[in-house]
Amino acid sequence: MSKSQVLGKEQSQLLCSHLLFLRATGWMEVEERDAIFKELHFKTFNQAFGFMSRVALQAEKMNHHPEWFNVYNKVQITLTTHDCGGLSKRDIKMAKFIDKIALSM
Ligand SMILES: C[C@H](O)[C@H](O)[C@H]1CNC2=NC(N)=NC(=O)C2=N1
Repeated sequence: MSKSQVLGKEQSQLLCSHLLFLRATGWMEVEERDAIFKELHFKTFNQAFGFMSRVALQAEKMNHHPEWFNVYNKVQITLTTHDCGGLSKRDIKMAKFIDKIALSM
């Protein structure tokens, strides 16, 4: 790990409080990987794919892309930052965006 990737105390406390918040909304930390995961269920495939389309547009805007898997009305999402091999502010931002869109579907 390079020095620039080591978080200061304040930054890691901030990340920790975001993670606590996200855990309460159904995100979980992936074991043996710096990543977070959530499974979402929709009523129909149309809703699931509509949700994915909205997230995809935001992902392009942010240049930050989810790892995801869809079967019918189920979407499994893993967020991590490949460039730094760990979690970053972008993952937190994306997770919050995903929760907002899922609620609006
Ligand atoms: C070259 C390109 O900008 C990078 O590979 C971007 C694209 N999308 C990305 N998405 C995610 N999740 N992590 C990244 O580090 C990342 N990097």
